[in-house]
Amino acid sequence: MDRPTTGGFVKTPGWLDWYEGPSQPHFQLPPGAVDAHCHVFGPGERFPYAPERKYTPCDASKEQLFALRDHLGFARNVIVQATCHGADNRALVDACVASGGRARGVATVRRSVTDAELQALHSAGVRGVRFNFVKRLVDFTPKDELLEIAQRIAPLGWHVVVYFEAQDLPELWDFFTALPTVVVVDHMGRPDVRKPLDGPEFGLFVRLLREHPNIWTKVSCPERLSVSGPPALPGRCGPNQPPYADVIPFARHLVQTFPDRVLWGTDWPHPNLKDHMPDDGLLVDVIPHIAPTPELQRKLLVDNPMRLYWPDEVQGG
Ligand SMILES: O=C(O)c1cc(C(=O)O)oc(=O)c1
Repeated sequence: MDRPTTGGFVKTPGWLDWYEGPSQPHFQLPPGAVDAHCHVFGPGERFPYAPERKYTPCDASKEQLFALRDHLGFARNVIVQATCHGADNRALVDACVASGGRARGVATVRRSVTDAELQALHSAGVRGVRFNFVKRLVDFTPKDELLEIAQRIAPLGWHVVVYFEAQDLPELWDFFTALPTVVVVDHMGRPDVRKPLDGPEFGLFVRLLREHPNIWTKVSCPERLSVSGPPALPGRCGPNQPPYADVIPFARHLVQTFPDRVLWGTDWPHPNLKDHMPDDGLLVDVIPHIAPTPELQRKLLVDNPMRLYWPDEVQGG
């Protein structure tokens, strides 16, 4: 089905719509599992896309996100502000409020944000801000502006989520390591999985986490990073034939080395994929291949996201 975008917007040519009717995963998620990276898009007629956006998606509403959550067996979501909404967090806030406490948010704010606006975001469930360094997604923001924002959100107990490409890490290293909060790196810092796991590029990323205990990462988006595939498509892959075999060693290495600082998310509705749209049920079936024991699975899917996003509900938190 061709999914619409409403509000008079026109989808980016070649846009792939999110997959309708995901399969039931074989892997049973532990009780209380959190999908810690997903987005809402619009709907455009209610929450217009930002003028400065680099793409126009099909709509992906909160109701559709919550239906996916229930279908896959997740208890909660962390909704991350998508770049197509710029620093207008209304769709994100609306979804967090409507979730009845079952969703937290990561917002995008500018230096001009007021303390009252930050408080309102906190009341809605926002617990972090996202800094994006991927050039195809955003225009450049000066680092002193970002540092100022990080210093303002730190007293709220929030953290910073960063998205960048592996080749840019050397240049960003000093900035990331100067941040005063927990820092969560999206999608494993986008490694080039054709390069060796023990080579210098991924080695630098592992060193970043090893030397900085405040830095976490999401072991998400094999569908973006894979070169070999096979993609998670209906009728393909089973519990013993995981999709995205070339990404699994990288994710598993991070889960096993930093079991208390990893998160997992679907990345639904999967913006900007070019060659296929994954079946989210099959994406869930990748989890036991990257977190092979029940203890690692519980940390990845429950304990870690709860500590970061719902600390009040964690015993001793
Ligand atoms: O790689 C991407 O295109 C992408 C885009 C966005 C966004 O537009 O916010 O978020 C993601 O997590 C990944």
